[in-house]
Amino acid sequence: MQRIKCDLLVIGAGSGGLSVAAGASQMGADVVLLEGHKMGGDCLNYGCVPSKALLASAKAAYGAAHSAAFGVADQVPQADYAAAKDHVQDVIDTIAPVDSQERFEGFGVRVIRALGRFISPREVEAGDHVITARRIVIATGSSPLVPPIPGLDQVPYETNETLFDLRERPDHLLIIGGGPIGLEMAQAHVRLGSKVTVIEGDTALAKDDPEAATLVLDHLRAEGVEIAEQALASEIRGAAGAIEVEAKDGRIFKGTHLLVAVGRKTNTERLNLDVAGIETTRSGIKVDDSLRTTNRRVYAIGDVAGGLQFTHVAGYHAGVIIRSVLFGLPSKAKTAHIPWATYTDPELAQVGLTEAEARKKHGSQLEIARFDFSHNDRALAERKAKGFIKAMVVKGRPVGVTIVGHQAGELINLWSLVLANNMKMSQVAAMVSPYPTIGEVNKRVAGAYFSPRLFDNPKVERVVRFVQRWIP
Ligand SMILES: Cc1cc2nc3c(=O)[nH]c(=O)nc-3n(C[C@H](O)[C@H](O)[C@H](O)COP(=O)(O)OP(=O)(O)OC[C@H]3O[C@@H](n4cnc5c(N)ncnc54)[C@H](O)[C@@H]3O)c2cc1C
Ligand SMILES: NC(=O)c1ccc[n+]([C@@H]2O[C@H](COP(=O)([O-])OP(=O)(O)OC[C@H]3O[C@@H](n4cnc5c(N)ncnc54)[C@H](O)[C@@H]3O)[C@@H](O)[C@H]2O)c1
Repeated sequence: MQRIKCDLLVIGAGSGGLSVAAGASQMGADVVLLEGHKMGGDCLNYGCVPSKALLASAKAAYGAAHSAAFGVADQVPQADYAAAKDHVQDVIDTIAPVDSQERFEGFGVRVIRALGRFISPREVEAGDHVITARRIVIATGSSPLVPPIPGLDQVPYETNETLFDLRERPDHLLIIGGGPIGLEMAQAHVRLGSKVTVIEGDTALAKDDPEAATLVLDHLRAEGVEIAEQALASEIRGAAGAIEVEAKDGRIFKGTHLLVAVGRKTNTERLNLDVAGIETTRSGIKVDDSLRTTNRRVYAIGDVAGGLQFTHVAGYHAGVIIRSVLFGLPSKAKTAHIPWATYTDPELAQVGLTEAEARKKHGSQLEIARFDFSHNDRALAERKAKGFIKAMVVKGRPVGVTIVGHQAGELINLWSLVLANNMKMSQVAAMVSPYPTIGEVNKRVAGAYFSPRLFDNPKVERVVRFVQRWIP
C-alpha cells in the first residue's frame, strides 16, 4: 500500500471532477484525481457528446429527405447506422484528449485509475493507494436507473451506456421514458430510419413548460415517433428482436429493441460513505448551499449531489467549490440562473422560472412577454418558423425565459447572462441585433414587453402631441 498526502483529492474524472482538478492544479494546489472507468465520464463517453453527434447524423438525413421546399429535390436518405456510429466515435475520439490522463498529468495532477472508497473520515483507498487529503471532492456522477419492472431482467435492453455501441439499426426501437434522453434518442432513430415508440408513464418532458413541450411532441409525432403518455411500463416479455412492453392499463407495445431511459441513480454505493460520516438523501449526497457534505472536509458536486443533472451544472459547481477549497472564501451554489436545453428539433430551452412557477411565486406582479418565431424573417427564410419565446418579467426584470424553436439552446445563452446578473428588460431592449438573425427574437421579446407601455398609450400620446407643438 502506498500512502499519499495531498491538498485536494478528487474522486471521479467526469465533467465536474475534471473541472475542479484542472482549476485547482493550475492555481497551485497539489491534486490527486481518481477515475475508476473512462476519463471524461458520462458526458464524453455515454451522454452529451455521443447523443449530440448522433442527432447531427439524424439531422443530415432529415435535411436530405426534406429539401424540396428549398428547391432541391428530396432524396430517400441512405442512412448507414453503423457509419453514423463511426461518426459518433470519431467525435468522442476528437474531444477525448481534452479529458485525457496525459493532459491532466501535464497540469501536475496525479491521476490514479482506480475506484475510490472511504476507509476513514479523511482517508480514501484506491487500488494500491491510501490517500489523505486536506479536502476531498466527490464527483462520481450518476448511472442509468434500471427499474425493477417484471421481466426486464429476462430481455436484452439498452441504456445510454450501451446504445452508442449498437451497430445494427433497430427496426423498431421501444423507448421507456419520455424525458430528454428518451426524446433525443427517439428523434435520432426515427430520422435514421427506425420505427420508434416512446412509452411514458406520466407526461413527456414534464419538467418543461407544457406549451413548449407540446410543440416539440407534436413535431416528433409528425415525424413518425409514436409517443404514448400515461403508459407506465409494468411488464416486459420476449426475446432479442421481439420485445413486448405492457403498460399498467393493459396497452401493449411491440418492437425489436428496447432502450430504458427513466432517469438516473447517483453513484454512491461503492464509496463506503458511512465510514466518513457522509449522509445521503433519496436524490444523492446531502450537501449544503456551499456543496459541503455532512463531513465538513468533503464536498459533493455534479450529478452525485442530487440536484440539476447537467454538464454545465457540474462545471459551475467546480467553480463554486474552488473558491472555498483553495481560498477559504465563502461561496454558495445557486440555481436560479442555470439554463437547460433539450436538443430535439425544435430545441427546447429554459432558464429560471417557467410560467407556472413564476405565477405561483409572483402572482399578479408577473408580466409575460412573447414573441413568435413566425415573425422572425430568418426563421421564415430557413423554414424554421415554428416556435416562440416567452419571458416571465417581474418589475422590469426577467425571472425566467422559455424558448422553443430553432437554436433555442443557443438563444438561451443571452438570458443566462441576464438572469445571472439580475439585468433588466430595458438592457436587452437596448441591444442591437444584426438582421436577419434568429437571435433577433431575444430583442423582439423585450420589445413586446415595452410596446404596450409605448404604443396606444394615452399618456405617451399626450406627451408626443405636446412636444410636437413646441419643437421647431
Ligand atoms: C444520454 C445523455 C445525454 C446527456 N446530454 C446532456 C447534454 O446535452 N447537456 C448536459 O448538460 N448534460 C447532459 N447529460 C448529463 C451529463 O452527462 C451529466 O450531468 C454530467 O456528465 C455529470 O457530470 P459529473 O461530473 O457529475 O459525472 P460524470 O461525468 O458521470 O463523471 C463521474 C465519473 O466518476 C467515475 N466514478 C464513479 N465512481 C467512482 C469511484 N468510486 N472512484 C473513482 N471514480 C468513480 C465515473 O467512472 C465517471 O467517470 C446527458 C446525460 C446522458 C445520460
Ligand atoms: N439535453 C440535455 O441536457 C440532456 C439530455 C439527456 C439527459 N440529460 C440529463 O439526464 C437526466 C436523465 O434523463 P432521463 O430522460 O433519463 O430522465 P427524466 O427523469 O428526465 O425522464 C424519465 C421519464 O421516464 C418516465 N418513467 C419512469 N418510469 C417509467 C416507467 N416504468 N414506464 C414509463 N415511463 C417511466 C418518467 O415519468 C419520466 O418522464 C435528465 O434529467 C438530464 O439531467 C440532459
